[in-house]
Amino acid sequence: MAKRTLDAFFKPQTTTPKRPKTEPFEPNSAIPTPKPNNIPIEDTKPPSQHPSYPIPIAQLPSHIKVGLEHATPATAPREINNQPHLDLLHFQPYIPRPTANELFNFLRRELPFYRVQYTARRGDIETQISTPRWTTVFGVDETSTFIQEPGNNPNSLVLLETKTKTPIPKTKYQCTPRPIPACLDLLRRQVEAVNAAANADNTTPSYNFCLVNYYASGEDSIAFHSDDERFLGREPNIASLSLGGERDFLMKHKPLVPGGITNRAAGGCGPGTAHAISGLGGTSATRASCTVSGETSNSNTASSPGSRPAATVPLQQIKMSLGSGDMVIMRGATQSNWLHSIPKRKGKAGEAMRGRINITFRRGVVHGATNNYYHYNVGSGGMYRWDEVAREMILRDSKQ
Ligand SMILES: O=C(O)CCC(=O)C(=O)O
Ligand SMILES: [Fe+2]
Repeated sequence: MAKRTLDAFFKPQTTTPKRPKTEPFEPNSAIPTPKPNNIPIEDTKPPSQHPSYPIPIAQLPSHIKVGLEHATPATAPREINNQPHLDLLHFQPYIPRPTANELFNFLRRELPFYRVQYTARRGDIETQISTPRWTTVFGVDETSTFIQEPGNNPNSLVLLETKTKTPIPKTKYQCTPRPIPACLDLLRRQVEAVNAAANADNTTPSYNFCLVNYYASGEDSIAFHSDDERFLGREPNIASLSLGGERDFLMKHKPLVPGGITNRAAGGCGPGTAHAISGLGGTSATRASCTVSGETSNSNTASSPGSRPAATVPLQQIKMSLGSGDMVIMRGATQSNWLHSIPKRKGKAGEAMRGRINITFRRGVVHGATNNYYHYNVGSGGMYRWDEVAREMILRDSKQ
């Protein structure tokens, strides 16, 4: 992609977002009623509600919305494609830091979170796994669509078969899919738009899932894995946004076998090359199976010294420090060839203790995506919410 094209689109923002003037009161309210705690009237929009939600989910306060609408992308992205099969865009930041920090506080306070436990089976052996972070998910794969019922109420969404526009059979999903709430849907649409502008081939990704991780401290983590499940289709485009405390994001190439990547391959990482090599990495670790392999490093990822041919490109592990508002878009052959992780961070003080939210936008193409994402990110345990006084997640409902 020509650098000029990117720069032209992502020219630096010169305006700083301002709090909007208070909107007029509703025409039929002759005497404005005072709002508790001086909440501006525009912040009192009704929350997103849906029978699948355990709680109503607040709308973005207008100052955060204005910040997102007027100041993103805050910087032009840096392309990182200097290693085989690697195709990243790094916005540093995508959301200006003050707005990103407010968005972090808002989402931590308003979203339902889960600490999912599940059973993993390897042959005859069953292991109980505790996901080492808080998670939640919204969205549905492309075979189903949330459609607004007649009457224009944005909260009256029904789930229909995408093709036939008929109600989905009761047995289609083992979970109850949740529509992406307005506060995350604005982000989704914006990220799609910047992404389209950055794609040399003018393709517009359209995301139908929003996964959220909350890392409460340096003890919370995600092990090396790749998001290359078949239910995401070929060469998935995944946008990953960081909010709150800074954390390291590590990437390493999947293991190579003799005859793997050569300098020639590195010079032309077209789909053919990528496809040929991706098969050599063995089974990729999914969000579930990576957990089984230890949540710190993945046993199938250590490349033995003898496994590389003499003329290989040196494959370096990548370490990026992701701060509040940063966004990394992983594209092309990245997922089928590279693993990524957020390692634990030692020490009881510092950035990790601020907590960090990660939001990924993805597109699921078959119904297995929906079952998988809800199983591992909502599960069947209790629902927790952030408590501002206790400064921790508190169990609010022992069911989802
Ligand atoms: O927290 C992050 O930056 C990474 C999250 C991630 O890799 C995932 O949810 O699949
Ligand atoms: Fe991931």
